[in-house]
Order: sequence, then C-alpha cells, then structure tokens
Amino acid sequence: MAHALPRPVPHRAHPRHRLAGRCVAGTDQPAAPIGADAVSRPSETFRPLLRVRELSVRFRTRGGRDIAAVSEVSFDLAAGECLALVGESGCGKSVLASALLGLLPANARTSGSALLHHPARDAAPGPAGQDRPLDLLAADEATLARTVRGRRVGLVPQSPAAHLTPVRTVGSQLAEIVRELKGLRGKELAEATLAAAARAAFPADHLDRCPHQLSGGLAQRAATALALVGDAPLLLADEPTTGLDRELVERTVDELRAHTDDGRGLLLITHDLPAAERVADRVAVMYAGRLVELAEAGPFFGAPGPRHPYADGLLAALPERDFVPVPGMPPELGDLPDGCAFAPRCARAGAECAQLPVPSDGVACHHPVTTGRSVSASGRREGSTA
Ligand SMILES: Nc1ncnc2c1ncn2[C@@H]1O[C@H](COP(=O)(O)OP(=O)(O)OP(=O)(O)O)[C@@H](O)[C@H]1O
Ligand code: NI
Repeated sequence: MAHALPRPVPHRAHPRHRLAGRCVAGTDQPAAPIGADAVSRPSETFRPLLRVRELSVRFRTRGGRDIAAVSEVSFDLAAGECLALVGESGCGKSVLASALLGLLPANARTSGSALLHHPARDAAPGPAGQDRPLDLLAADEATLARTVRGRRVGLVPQSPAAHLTPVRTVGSQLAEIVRELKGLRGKELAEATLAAAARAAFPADHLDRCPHQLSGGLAQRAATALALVGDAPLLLADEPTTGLDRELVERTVDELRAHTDDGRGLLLITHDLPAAERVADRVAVMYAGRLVELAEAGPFFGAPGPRHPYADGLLAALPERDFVPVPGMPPELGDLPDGCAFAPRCARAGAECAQLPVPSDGVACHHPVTTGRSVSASGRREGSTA
C-alpha cells in the first residue's frame, strides 16, 4: 500500500537549483571552505545557523589507544540550507552528529566549537546576551536536554529502533512529543499526531503498533516523524532513508528538504548520493574523520564534478556511473598516517602526500582532479566531459 505524504516537493523547485554555483542560501557570501581557512571567512553579513570550527573527537579505548573519529572539521550551515555529509562507513559522520547533540559516550573527548545561532534574533542582538550563539560542544547536559535536543536541534537517528521506546506504541510516543512541543490536547492533539505521522509517510493504521512490530523501513519513518514534530531550526538526519524503496527515499528527502523552508537548516548524513543530489545545496565529503571536500552540489554532481580523488571515486562507484568501487579499504582510525589518509588508495598519490594537505578553496588534496564528469549521480546526462 502506498502511504502518500501530503505534498511532495517538486525537484526543480529546490532553492539549490536557483543558487547552484553562486552563494549560500540567503546570503551574499560564497560557500564556506573547509579546514583552517574557513575561520577567516568574512562574517559581517553571513549569519550561519551552525558554525563548526576545528571539531575533533577522540575515543580512548580500554587499551589506552586513541581513535581519531573526527579531526579538525570546519563548516558552516546557513539558514535555509541543506548540507549533505557523505563518506564511507566508519568515517565519522554519526560521531560528528552525536558530538553536536552531546550524545557521545564517556570515553569521548571533543575539541573545537560548534556555534548554534538563533537565526531570527541574531540580526538584532538582545541586551541581556540571550541572543548569543550557543556552543554545542561546551553546553552542559541540562541545557542540551532542556533547550537543544528536539527543540533547537532535531535528530533523525541512524538506529531508530534504539531511539524509540520498545514497549509503547508509535502513536502514543508521537502524541507525547506533539503534546510536549506544541502544547496541544484532545481532538487537536489527535489531529496533529496524524498529521505528524503523514509528514514522514508513516501509515495511520500502524500507529497502534510498538516499534518491535515494525519493519526497519517503518521504524525509520516513525523516527523521522518524531524528529520533524518540533520544527527545530536545525535538523540532523542520520541515514534517514535506510530500508526505504526509491519512491519513499525521494518522498522522505523531499519532506526533509521542505524542513529548510522558513530559514531552517538540514544536515543530511547519507550513503545515498542520488538522494543527496536531489535535495542538497552543498556536499561535504568525509574521509577517515576529515572533511576532504566541501562543494556546491550542482558542480559536484554535474560538471565539472568532484575535485578530491576520493569524492571522484565515490561518484564513479555508483551503478549509474562507472560502477567501479574505490580500491582498498579505509584506514584504521586508531592508526592514521601523518599525511593524507587517502594516499594508499589514491592513483594520483605522490611523495608530497606524506604531508597533510592544507585545505584550499574547498578541497584538501595536493593534486585535485581537474577533469569533469558528464553524468549526474542519478544517471542524468549533464553535458560533455571536460
Ligand atoms: N564509543 C566508541 N569507542 C571507540 N570508537 C568508536 C566509538 N564510537 C564510534 N567509534 C568509532 O568511530 C568511527 C566513526 O564511526 P561513525 O559511526 O561516526 O561512522 P559513520 O561514518 O557514521 O559510519 P556509517 O556510515 O557506517 O554509519 C568508527 O571507526 C567507530 O568504530
Ligand atoms: Ni553513521
């Protein structure tokens, strides 16, 4: 049975297609570069929703080894923007999202900053300092629990089953969140709960089921419905389309994209590059804990294509393209080289790759790719190969 969302967002209407190759949504500033040079970006008019600088996460194992899960990640997320975060399994995407929400385990140590702004109020700072951005990495647990999670930052978790209460129906969990965040009661609450389920294409006739009675795809939709209720200014969606068929993938990412209307932001963590191409304004590519490329989605998926050899390989691995996987395996995050971590898998690697590349103009590579590609992630032809 098809469970329709109220209004699928037409692909061509996305802001990215109006902005591709130009500026970050709603600003006069170019897209943020990665790495240390991002810090020096002009900031008088650019008011990002989220400004992450030099974010690192280290896990200390029982054996005393350090796992470098996230290293010196810097990026901005503008109001109204969808940023897709992509990269192979284990490269640190979920750890990054957990760090932003204060959900890391006790053996984790973070450094850097992640400033969450009040988009509407930042234009006119208030007298009592209430409008100052909140550093999510420095905030205490009470602040995160009371004012951030679900309210200022929503999360579609990667493992919905682990985040849903197993012994309560989806309907009661959804109603509880709607009551808490919207203050509704009685008939209005029932109607708003049904509407919240429909937003994530969760079928109304399954609301009386407990999470363990649901398929993986339905549990995913339940988690998405819960995350959307608060209309949080920033939404982190960690693999929100796992277990969904193509049509539902597209409906789900369109609904998430619609979340960015009215100046809200979306960080979409996904393995699904065609889904990222469909809705993202920009793409951040992560490898072994580092951002290796941060690019406008239009040129990245179309022409001239990605510039980091790893990003180029990720796109080439798609069935719609060359269907050739990136050779080799990602490195152990507990035993990273001093230089470029991708070098052992990179056909372009040379002696200079023993040094860590300094990010420049959105790419961290000593010898970025310069030739273009001709086919989009979804297989669409986008002009000739450069
Ligand atoms: N508590 C922990 N202790 C030690 N290492 C951890 C811990 N949690 C995560 N890691 C490691 O951090 C790395 C990054 O994991 P993460 O879950 O962020 O990857 P990911 O990019 O989200 O992958 P996937 O696409 O499979 O979800 C992995 O190597 C993982 O083993
Ligand atoms: Ni993950």
